[in-house]
Amino acid sequence: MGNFKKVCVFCGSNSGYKKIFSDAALDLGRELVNKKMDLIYGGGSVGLMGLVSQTVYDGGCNVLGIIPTALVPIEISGHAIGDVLTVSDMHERKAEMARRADAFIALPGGYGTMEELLEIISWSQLGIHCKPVGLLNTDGYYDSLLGLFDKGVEEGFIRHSARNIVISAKTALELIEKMEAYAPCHNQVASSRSWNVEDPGIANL
Ligand SMILES: C/C(=C\CNc1ncnc2c1ncn2[C@@H]1O[C@H](COP(=O)(O)O)[C@@H](O)[C@H]1O)CO
Repeated sequence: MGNFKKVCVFCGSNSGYKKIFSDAALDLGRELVNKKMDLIYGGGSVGLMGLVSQTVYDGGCNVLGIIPTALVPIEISGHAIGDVLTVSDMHERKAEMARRADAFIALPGGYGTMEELLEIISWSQLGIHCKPVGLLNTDGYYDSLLGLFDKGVEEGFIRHSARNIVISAKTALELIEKMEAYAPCHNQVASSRSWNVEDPGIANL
């Protein structure tokens, strides 16, 4: 059973139309503070990213934003909260996030969030990492995506055991507790391979 300290949060650069999404971001921030966890995120203060990062920062935990140079201008991403690591591009950002974090949580978001989530799931499936991946399914936002994953298993495209990589819950507290009970690497065929997120060779995958 894994305990984790540094959590990378993927979430919308917009806040969504419903208040429940902003509330979920604030709630996740508070739960991270309660558990004295540090935040790694996409940098900037726009959308749900700003709400989570400000809450964790105000709660006295460490916040690290990892942001590509192209997104640094304030008019694009707002003011960064906490420490900032500027990287050259999106690929370097995701490699840094994956290397530095002990666990990953996706809040509701758009293509950027979904892409970050899917990549970290597929890296887990490949045995590149074995860190918990959580999906905060606020207001059933991710019901269709979870249904698609089930369809992938049903149709023979996703291994049944790999379906368990994604841990989902409707509240932040429930999600973090489920993730803390996650047994790392129990579901991976590739864990004996030499790939890992410390290895720059990951870029060649
Ligand atoms: C173009 C817009 C905002 C750009 N600002 C961003 N600043 C920092 N990080 C970002 C930004 N946009 C996307 N990201 C990353 O992707 C995820 C959010 O993308 P989504 O499409 O909004 O879900 C987030 O986790 C960041 O890592 C105005 O929309």
